[in-house]
Amino acid sequence: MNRKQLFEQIQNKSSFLCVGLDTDLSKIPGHLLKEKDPVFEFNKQIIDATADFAVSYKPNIAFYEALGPKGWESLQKTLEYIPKEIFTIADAKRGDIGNTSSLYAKAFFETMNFDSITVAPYMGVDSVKPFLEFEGKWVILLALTSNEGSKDFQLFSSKEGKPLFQEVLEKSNLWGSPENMMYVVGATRGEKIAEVRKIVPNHFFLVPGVGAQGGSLEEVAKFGMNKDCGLLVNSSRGIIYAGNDRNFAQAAKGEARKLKEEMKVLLERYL
Ligand SMILES: O=c1ccn([C@@H]2O[C@H](COP(=O)(O)O)[C@@H](O)[C@H]2O)c(=O)[nH]1
Repeated sequence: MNRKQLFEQIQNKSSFLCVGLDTDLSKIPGHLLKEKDPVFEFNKQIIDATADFAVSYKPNIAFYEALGPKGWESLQKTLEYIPKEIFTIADAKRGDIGNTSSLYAKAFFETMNFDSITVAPYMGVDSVKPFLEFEGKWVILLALTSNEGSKDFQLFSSKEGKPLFQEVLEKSNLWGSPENMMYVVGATRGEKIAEVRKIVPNHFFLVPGVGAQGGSLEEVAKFGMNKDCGLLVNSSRGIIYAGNDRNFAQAAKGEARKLKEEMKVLLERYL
């Protein structure tokens, strides 16, 4: 999917919501556990309930890898079930020496048909470039993450006073373009989002951290929105575990709709 198609979908749905499919067998409603593939059954009902409000789905690969071959099968079925016009993100945080990155890219872009993958920048240009060689696919590079530990390295300033996240943005935005690269910027980082936006005015941001992690959607839009919206805001637990009985999908729908309504107002205000 290209940038124009993504923006069209945001406009059509008045939403920049990404639903995180962090599906955990210990958290899904008990009645699903007797299904042949409980993870897929859960995801299927979540997708049916939220697809009108979401422009993107983000399965976090850890939740599937942890289940071995059955988990990979549930992931593949989930990916195939997501409506074609909706942007898919493999939240896998990969990145290795070049020839290994090429195979990670092949795994997620060819063997599976994800639109994008999250990649860690720590190993530098040759670990990221192989992902950028796939036409129509996207790298989503970790820039300023939502977790407490992001202070350890990302906010750490060199002697020249420049924090590492700034170095990452300034260097990496020359590796790709706003047509094939996005950045992960945590919703919990408030005004720092404005600093990131100044360095990369045209790139899309994948923004995790609203909902369960307490980030503010309002601040994300105020500091991060650009002329093409430029935001995909993710919520995982806040949506998919909104309920845990037989009505879980209805509860998820309610939460997704609530976020979408807030996004509609923010789009009207800032776009
Ligand atoms: O900086 C980051 C990068 C990735 N994540 C991932 O996003 C979701 C957030 O889940 P919630 O339940 O909405 O908190 C999860 O898959 C994380 O691994 C992140 O939170 N922060």
